[in-house]
Amino acid sequence: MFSLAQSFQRQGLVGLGAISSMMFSAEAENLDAKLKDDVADHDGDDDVSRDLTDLDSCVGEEEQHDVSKENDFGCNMHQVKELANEKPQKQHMDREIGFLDIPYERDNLEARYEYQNGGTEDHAKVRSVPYEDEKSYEDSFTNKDRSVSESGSHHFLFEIPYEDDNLKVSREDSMNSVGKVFLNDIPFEYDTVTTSSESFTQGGDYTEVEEEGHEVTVRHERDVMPIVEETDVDGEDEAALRTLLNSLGDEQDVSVTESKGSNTCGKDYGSSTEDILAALLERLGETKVPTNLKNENEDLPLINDEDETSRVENGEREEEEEEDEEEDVGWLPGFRVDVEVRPTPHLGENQYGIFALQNIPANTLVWDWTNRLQAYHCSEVESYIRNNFRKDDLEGIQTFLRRGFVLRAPSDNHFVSSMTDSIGFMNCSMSPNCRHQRATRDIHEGEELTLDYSFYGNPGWYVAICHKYGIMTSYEISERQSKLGHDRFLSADYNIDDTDESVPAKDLWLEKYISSIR
Ligand SMILES: C[S@@+](CC[C@H](N)C(=O)[O-])C[C@H]1O[C@@H](n2cnc3c(N)ncnc32)[C@H](O)[C@@H]1O
Repeated sequence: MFSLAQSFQRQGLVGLGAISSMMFSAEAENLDAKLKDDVADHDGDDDVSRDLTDLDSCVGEEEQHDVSKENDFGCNMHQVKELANEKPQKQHMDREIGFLDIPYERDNLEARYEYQNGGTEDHAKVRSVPYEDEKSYEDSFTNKDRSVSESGSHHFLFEIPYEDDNLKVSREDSMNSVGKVFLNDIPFEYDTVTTSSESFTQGGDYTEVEEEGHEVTVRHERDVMPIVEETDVDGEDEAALRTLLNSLGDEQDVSVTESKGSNTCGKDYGSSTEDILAALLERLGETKVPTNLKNENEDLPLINDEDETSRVENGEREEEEEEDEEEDVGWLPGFRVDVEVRPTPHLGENQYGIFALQNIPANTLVWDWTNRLQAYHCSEVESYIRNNFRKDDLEGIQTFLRRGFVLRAPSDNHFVSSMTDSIGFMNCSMSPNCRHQRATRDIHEGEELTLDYSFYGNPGWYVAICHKYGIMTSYEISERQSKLGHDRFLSADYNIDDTDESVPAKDLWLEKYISSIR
């Protein structure tokens, strides 16, 4: 017997999405047939290179494939996704599909599409590419030949947006570490899992019917909490699971737990800065919301305030620290290391950032997404603003917009608000010390934690709404920064209508700023 939950913890796999790798259904055969038909030309318009362009737009700018119609084929992820979502007409149990939950920190996959048998082979050999290796992996291909290796294989490095981080992998192929991979759009905060077999031991909602001698499972969708304490599997299923886990490669020292922050903090803290800070203080056991928050230039009385000092003197802080240790979570929602929110006045009024309260070794998991994130469809953002902010509360609306983000296509039709998640306080730098939730280098106590915002999406609807309320989109901030110069922070007094030349830039390097506030 083998405890699934233990395995997930060890491997860093989280969520019932992973559990559901044991829930095998039988739609692969239909999908295979469709994929084979479509592999040379995915949309029937005889234009294979356009299909690859589609893939490019799906996987982001990193992938620019130099392909020719004669000798190439690719995989249009949009189409594969559509196929994968189609309900099969008839189900057989001889091919099975499992769901594979890709942990966020390992959600970069390399897919190698073999060019064999006249281009009819549609297998994707999939392996994860650890972020540390990503650069050297990319460097191993020149721009010219990165998509076609000497053997004629095609390599793609694609990033799975975290809402799309559940992949469907055919079980049979996964046994050989070869997966037919279909993107399966399951927002991780809301893992909807399709149950399909009795191996679903959590009491899945399924019915079995007899059809022409085959046992067929009628599939029902049910919502599940992605944390499951115990599920035991054995025999074939265990072997399949082990293979799936192994095919992802081992990652040492994965400190991800089951995203404790994710599903335990359902409380809605509201969306004003005060509300957020109240939520943060609550985690410290502090119930009082400081009254001087309105004065943005004063230091926030978070960890270093007077009350805190007196409580430390009373030994209360020690107790809290012990509790924190037990919980194994940082005190800010989502953060896995000790950090605090401090004003960053050089970015403007009412601007804050996240600062390390400890040395953070390179590659440490710095934060974890929490279910405080709320996704709003682009068509709902305006009505959300209308219903939740006074017309004249421009600052509130701006704060709401700037503390959220939009991912890249194909997930760029949602605005993800992180108003009550402390990740919303992370500022942008062109030499960021965090990437994909991890420290990119050793970070010293006192340093500001930063991200490069260029990985965010920048669709027209989002640009329009940000400009309407007088702020730049995250992506625009990173673009502007890169034009201004590496590592240089933007001045607070930029104006979105400024030309690049007229954007005033304080010649302020991140390190200088950090040492000035120490
Ligand atoms: C995710 S929030 C970060 C937290 C933000 N400082 C706050 O307190 O609301 C993104 C916003 O921070 C500001 N910001 C972040 N990085 C910046 C930078 N490098 N230069 C100028 N403004 C920046 C911009 O106002 C941006 O819209």
